[in-house]
Amino acid sequence: MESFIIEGGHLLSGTIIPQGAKNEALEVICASLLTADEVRIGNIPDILDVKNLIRLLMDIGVEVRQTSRNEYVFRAAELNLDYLESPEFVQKCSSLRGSVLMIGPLLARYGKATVAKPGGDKIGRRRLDTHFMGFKNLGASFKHDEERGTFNIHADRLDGCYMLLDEASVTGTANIIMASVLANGTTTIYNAACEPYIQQLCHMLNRMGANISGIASNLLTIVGVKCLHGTSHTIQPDMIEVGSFIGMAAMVGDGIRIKNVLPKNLGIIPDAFRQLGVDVITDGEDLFIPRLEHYEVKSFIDNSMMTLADAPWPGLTPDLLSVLLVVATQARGSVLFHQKMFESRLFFVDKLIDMGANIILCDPHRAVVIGHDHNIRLRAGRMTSPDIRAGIALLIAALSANGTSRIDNIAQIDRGYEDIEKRLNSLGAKIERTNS
Ligand SMILES: CC(=O)N[C@H]1[C@@H](OP(=O)(O)OP(=O)(O)OC[C@H]2O[C@@H](n3ccc(=O)[nH]c3=O)[C@H](O)[C@@H]2O)O[C@H](CO)[C@@H](O)[C@@H]1O
Ligand SMILES: C=C(OP(=O)(O)O)C(=O)O
Repeated sequence: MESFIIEGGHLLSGTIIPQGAKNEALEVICASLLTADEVRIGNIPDILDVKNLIRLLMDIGVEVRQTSRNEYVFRAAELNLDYLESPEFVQKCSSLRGSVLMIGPLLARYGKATVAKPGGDKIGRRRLDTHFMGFKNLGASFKHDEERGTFNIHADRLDGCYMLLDEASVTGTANIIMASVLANGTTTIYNAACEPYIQQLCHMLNRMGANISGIASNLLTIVGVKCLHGTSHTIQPDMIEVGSFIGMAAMVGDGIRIKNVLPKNLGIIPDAFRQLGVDVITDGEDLFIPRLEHYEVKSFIDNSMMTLADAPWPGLTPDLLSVLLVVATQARGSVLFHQKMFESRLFFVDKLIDMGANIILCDPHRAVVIGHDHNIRLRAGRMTSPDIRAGIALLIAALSANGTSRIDNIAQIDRGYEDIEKRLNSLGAKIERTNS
């Protein structure tokens, strides 16, 4: 198991380019299963989750050609669906949340799919009800095989219909869209998730011959078509990585430019950092975060305490609350974090408290941070990364801390951040990867 050794206290400066978005990559790579033609995808991030998904697609018979470091061509001409019955498939799915995104396309094209309880972060229950309700609405039936720990889904035909989702699930919406594009008739999905990942997936599917309207809203209309053809697609910059770099720049930056971020696609992410007093300057397609000696938490108009809470898009993504929370530990003022979506994503604050942060964990969903205003530095420590975003948040805390820290289980960080230590070291960080 690999670890990072981080020498804290070095200021970082220079320019950093965000990778392609992990969550978009997982969706659009699975969408290549919807056609026998070639699908070329560019700006694929070189991260563990994506590599594992690509291996899984190869295992079921997808021909994969890597044309450059971040570009691949996929051709799902002949698939070996028997592999879905194997123990290896079950084992691989269980380590990868994105594996669930294979169900929609397989169901649409072959009328059957198997998925093992998918992995991903340990951040609370990750239910799949929305996915299955959607497939059922389209006419599929599913069985839970308790012994194998799999869900087996089957449909002789899929028929479009109106459906109101119980919640705006991101992967659930993506899966139902991919199942509907080849269904008979028209599917209407209300309370659909509309993150940039979903918008990108819909645009790609339309270029493949699908007929999807309402893109970027929570009401999607999908007129089924007979078949889809190949296309080329480029993945957008990862807004969660951009947010992570804003947080890093606020804590340890001496002037950091984040290049080509597509600012209009970041939604309210920059504003969430501005609420903590961080100066986020938009400069064309880039963001610039100047050095901040101090930053002060804003309050609401009625002077009540600032609260940052997650919400479905275009609300604040839950994936950045951990980073925002670390930034708040050195702000002037106090802020309440309310993590509404996940049950166990705030537990990592224990480690920040050990490092000297002033945090009250009120309950599993809420934490109050009383910032040090840079009067007290965090202390270095030894910690384990419980999930991908807590991992990057702890890395930022360690970069700012006094002394040398160690973060174990960095596979969690590698799931979603490409070459993170090399990229941060080129800005002046001192991070070493070790196996010992
Ligand atoms: C591979 C991928 O794309 N993963 C993302 C995806 O996961 P994923 O698609 O698995 O997450 P969901 O959107 O299904 O739900 C995430 C959590 O939020 C809750 N929930 C969801 C919608 C809602 O309206 N109300 C509500 O409370 C769910 O019950 C669940 O606990 O979306 C999450 C929520 O943005 C992100 O954290 C993950 O990074
Ligand atoms: C929760 C996340 O990922 P996953 O859904 O893959 O577990 C995340 O990217 O923050």
